[in-house]
Amino acid sequence: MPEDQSIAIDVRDAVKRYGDFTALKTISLSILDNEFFTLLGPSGCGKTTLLRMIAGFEDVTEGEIYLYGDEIKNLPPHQRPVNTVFQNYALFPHMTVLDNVAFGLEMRGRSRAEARSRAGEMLELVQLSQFSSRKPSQLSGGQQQRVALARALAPQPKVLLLDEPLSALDQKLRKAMQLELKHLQRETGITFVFVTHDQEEALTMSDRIAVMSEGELQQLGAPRDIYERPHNMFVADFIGETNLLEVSVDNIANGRATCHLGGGHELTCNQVDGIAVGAQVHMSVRPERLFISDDPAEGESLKGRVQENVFGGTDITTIINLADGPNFTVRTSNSNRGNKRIFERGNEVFVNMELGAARLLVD
Ligand SMILES: Nc1ncnc2c1ncn2[C@@H]1O[C@H](COP(=O)(O)OP(=O)(O)OP(=O)(O)O)[C@@H](O)[C@H]1O
Repeated sequence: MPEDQSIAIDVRDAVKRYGDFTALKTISLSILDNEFFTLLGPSGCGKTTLLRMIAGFEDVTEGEIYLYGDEIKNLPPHQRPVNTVFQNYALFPHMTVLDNVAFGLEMRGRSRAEARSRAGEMLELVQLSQFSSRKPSQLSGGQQQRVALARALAPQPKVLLLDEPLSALDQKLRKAMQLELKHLQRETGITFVFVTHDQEEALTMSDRIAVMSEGELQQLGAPRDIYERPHNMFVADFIGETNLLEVSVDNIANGRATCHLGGGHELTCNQVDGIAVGAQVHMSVRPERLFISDDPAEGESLKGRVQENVFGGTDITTIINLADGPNFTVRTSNSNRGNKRIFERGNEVFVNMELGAARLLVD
């Protein structure tokens, strides 16, 4: 965490219970000022609950939440310097786009002229000025979502909470909006706390990601960190695609662990704390960190046979079966094809990886 960035939201040992059910189990995390921070996890892991606690729509059962240094337990939602964009953004159908954005400002006591002028600026920011006199039904889904964003940004919140705001959009629009949102966050400097269950979306947009599962924080870090150095099985499996294979640890030296896979295939993995010789654990290696060749390459090489090739447009996925051992999934980029040989089903090949590409995981 950079030291020169102040903390916008500090969640300290926060617990949330609904009757007997514990939705959040002692979560602690700090969100920095000006950060694009994402809460990522599968449905039901508690991310919306945490967002709603920050917004003030839910009580904190135990622990505290601080907003810019102030404990906010007794602060009602409308007095918190935050605003929320929900999945169902519910614009007022009978109002123009401009009035939709200005309405909240008037409710907050701004004069009509002032509210409309500010609303105009916000529509410019989300590039919708030319549609300001239209009704929401005359806009596309993505444009409506941008109006909702302009409306949420208009009162200049210090923090914008976004609860799966793109999930109603189709894939192409969603991708375009991801880039727009990121751009908007940079331009405004407002702290964004974004909730999603879509790992690709989280990797694309976030400065840092908190990966959650069953009410617990699994890992917090920059996208690259989480992708390249998952701490445990859950994170390795949830973020991106990976080869997750059972191994036995035979030897540990100099930060590396010599392991064997089913069928006796030997492999060197990165050591991690808490794993000892003799342990049966899982290792993870990303499909794009592997490559296939006729002969063993430098680093790690395992002999196998091509079982399947799947063409996926930008890349080719190949399943390699090790003799008496597990399968590996290998991803080969479809770029610069001239230099690459495509191995056919049944070919005897080697699966290769650089030393350090395979990581042991704490289960
Ligand atoms: N008012 C409530 N009463 C009881 N249980 C609740 C209540 N609100 C949420 N829960 C439970 O708390 C857990 C976390 O819910 P939450 O909405 O935070 O999950 P989520 O990670 O945002 O999931 P999704 O992606 O599906 O929205 C779920 O098991 C949910 O059923």
